[in-house]
Amino acid sequence: MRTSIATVSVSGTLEQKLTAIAAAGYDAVEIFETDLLSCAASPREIARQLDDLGLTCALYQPFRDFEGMPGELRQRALDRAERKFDVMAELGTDRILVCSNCSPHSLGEHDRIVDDFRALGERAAARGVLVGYEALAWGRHVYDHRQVWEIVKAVDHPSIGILLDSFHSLSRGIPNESLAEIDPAKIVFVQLADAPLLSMDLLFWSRHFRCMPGQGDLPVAGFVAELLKLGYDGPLSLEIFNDRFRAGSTALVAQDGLRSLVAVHDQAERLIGKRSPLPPPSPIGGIEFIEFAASDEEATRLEPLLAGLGFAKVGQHRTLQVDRWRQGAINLVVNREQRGFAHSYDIMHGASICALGLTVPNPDATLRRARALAIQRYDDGTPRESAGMPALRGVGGSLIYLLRDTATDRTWTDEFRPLQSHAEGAGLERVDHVAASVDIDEFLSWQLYWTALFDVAKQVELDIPDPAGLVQSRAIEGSDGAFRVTMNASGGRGTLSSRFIGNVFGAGFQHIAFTTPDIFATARTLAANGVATLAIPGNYYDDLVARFGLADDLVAEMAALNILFDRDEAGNEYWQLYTRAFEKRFFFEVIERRGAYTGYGAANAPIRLGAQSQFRAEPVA
Ligand SMILES: O=C(O)c1ccc(O)c(O)c1
Ligand SMILES: [Mg+2]
Repeated sequence: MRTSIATVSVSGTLEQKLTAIAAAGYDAVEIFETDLLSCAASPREIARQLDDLGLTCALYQPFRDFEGMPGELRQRALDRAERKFDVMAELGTDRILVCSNCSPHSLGEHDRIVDDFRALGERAAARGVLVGYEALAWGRHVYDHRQVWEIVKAVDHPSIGILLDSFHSLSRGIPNESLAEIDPAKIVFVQLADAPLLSMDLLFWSRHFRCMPGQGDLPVAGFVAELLKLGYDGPLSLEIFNDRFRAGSTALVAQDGLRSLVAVHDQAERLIGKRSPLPPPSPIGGIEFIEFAASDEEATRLEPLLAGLGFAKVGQHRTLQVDRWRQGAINLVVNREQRGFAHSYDIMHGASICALGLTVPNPDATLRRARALAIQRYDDGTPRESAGMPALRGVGGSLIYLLRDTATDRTWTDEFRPLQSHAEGAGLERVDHVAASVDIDEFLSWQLYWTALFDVAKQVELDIPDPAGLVQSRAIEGSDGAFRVTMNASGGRGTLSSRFIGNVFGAGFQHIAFTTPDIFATARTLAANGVATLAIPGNYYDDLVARFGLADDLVAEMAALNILFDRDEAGNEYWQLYTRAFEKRFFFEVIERRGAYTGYGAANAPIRLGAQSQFRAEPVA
C-alpha cells in the first residue's frame, strides 16, 4: 500500500506539516491549495522540501467550480486550469482534483459537462496532467460518484478519470458495491475519511467532523475492500477536515493517520479473504492483573484500602519489591521498586495504575501487529521482559503487558513467592472494566489505539454531565465482555476527568470496577472494614422509587449503603457503588450485573460525578 495524506488534515505551517508527515512514515502528500497559498515558499521550494523529506506530491487540490459554467465563465475556468497546471509542474505532481461544481451559476446539463471535461482533458494531456473528478456530496448538480463515473465514461479521455472520496460516498449512504462498476484504470486517486454518524448538513459535517478511518461510524473498510477487489493498487490518501486535528498535535495526528491506514487496509484485505501480512487484531482473554506504582509511604496507605476491599496479599516477587494481592480472579500488583518503570511512573504521576496485564493467545503476534501500527514497545530489560511478558506503551504512558493466555498460572508461581495470608474477602470476583481519563484532543487517538491493535469494538459514545462540563465517554469491549475499557474526556477544565489529568500530570486509568454476585453483602463487608463509599444524595433514592417502583425498605437499605441502580428495557439490572478516591487519584467501583445488562449505568454517572465534585479543592467556577 502506498500511503498519503492531505496537508489540510494536520495542524501547523506547511513546513511543519510536511516534516511531521514524513516523520510518521507516509509515502506522499496531497498539497491542499490553501496551504500552498499561505506559505512563503515557492512551489519549487516546496518540491525541494518534499524531496529532502523523501515524500512525493501525489495530488494538488482542489480545483473548484469548473464544469458547466455559462458564457465567458467557461473560458475563464479553462484558463484558470492552465495556471494550476503551471503550479503543478513546479510542485512536481501530475494529478489534480476537480471537485464537482457548487456554484449557483453552474449548469447541470450532462452533455455540457462532458464537453467541458473533454476540453480540459485536451489541455491536461498537453501538460502531462491527469484530472480526477470528485463528486462533492453537496455538489450543485453532481454529488454522487455514480454520476461522476457516467460522465467520465462519456468523456472517454485518457487524461480524465474519477477521484473517489469515501466521505462523499458514504455520507450519502451510497452502497460500496456500486464501486464495482468502475474501471480501476480510470481511478485517478482515492481519498479516505471516516466520520461519526451525525444528522446535519453534509458540508458542515464534512468540514468539521471527518476523522481517521476507524475513528468514526462509516463503513470505510468495506469501501477499501471494494477497491482492492477491483484491483486498485494506487495510493490511499487521508483527507480529514477536523476542528480538533487542525488545533491538535501535528505529530500525533499524522501518526494516528498512518496507523488508521494500516489498520483499514488490513481490515479490507480480511473482508475480501486476502491473506494479510499482518497478524489479525488480537482477542483479549481478560485483564490478568492491574499494577499500581507506589512509593513505600503511598503503599503503606494504599494497602489498608486493598485489604478493606477484601484483597489478600498472597505473593511477594522473588527479586523485586512487588506484591501480589488477590481476590476471586482479580490480581492487583503493588510495585514499590525504587528503580525501573513503575518507580519513574510514581515519581511523575504519584501513586497510580501504571500497567495492565492482558492475556492474549499469542503475544508475539500481538507485538508484530503493534509494530506495524507504530505502537511503541517498552523494554527496559527487567525480569518481566525476560519472563516472556513483553510490554507496549499504552494510555498516558502506562504499560500493557502481554501474557500468553495459557501461561498465566506459571507466570505467577515462577515470579512470586507465595505468602500465607488469610482474608475473608468481600465477594469480588473479576475486573468488570477499567476507566481511563484522557485529554480531549487524544480521545479519538486512544480509541484508535485499542481498535487497531485488538479485536474489540467501540460502543456508542455517551455525553455525561459533570457539574463542571460535559464528559464524553466511550466504552471499548471484546465480543465476550472479558475485556472492557471506557475512555473519558472533557473539554471542561473542571470536570472530574480533567481534574484527574491535572492532578496526576497526565492521562491514565482513573477507576477500576469489580464484579460481585451480591452487592449488598459486599457493601456490608466494605462498611464493616471501614472502606469509605461515595455518599449518594437522598433525592436520587426518592427518584428511584418513582422511576422503577422499588420497595421503600429496599431503597432505604440501598441509600444506607450508597448503592446505585439501573434497569434496561429488557429488565436486566445494574447495581453499583463507588469507593471514595484514594488521595484524589483513583477509585474503585463495585458492580453486580443481573441478567444481560450490557451498559455501565450511564443514567447514574451524573449522580456519581455530582457526588464526587463535592470533594474538589475549588468550587465549580
Ligand atoms: O470541502 C471541500 O470543499 C472539499 C474540497 C476538496 C475535497 O477533496 C473534498 O473532499 C472536500
Ligand atoms: Mg475529497
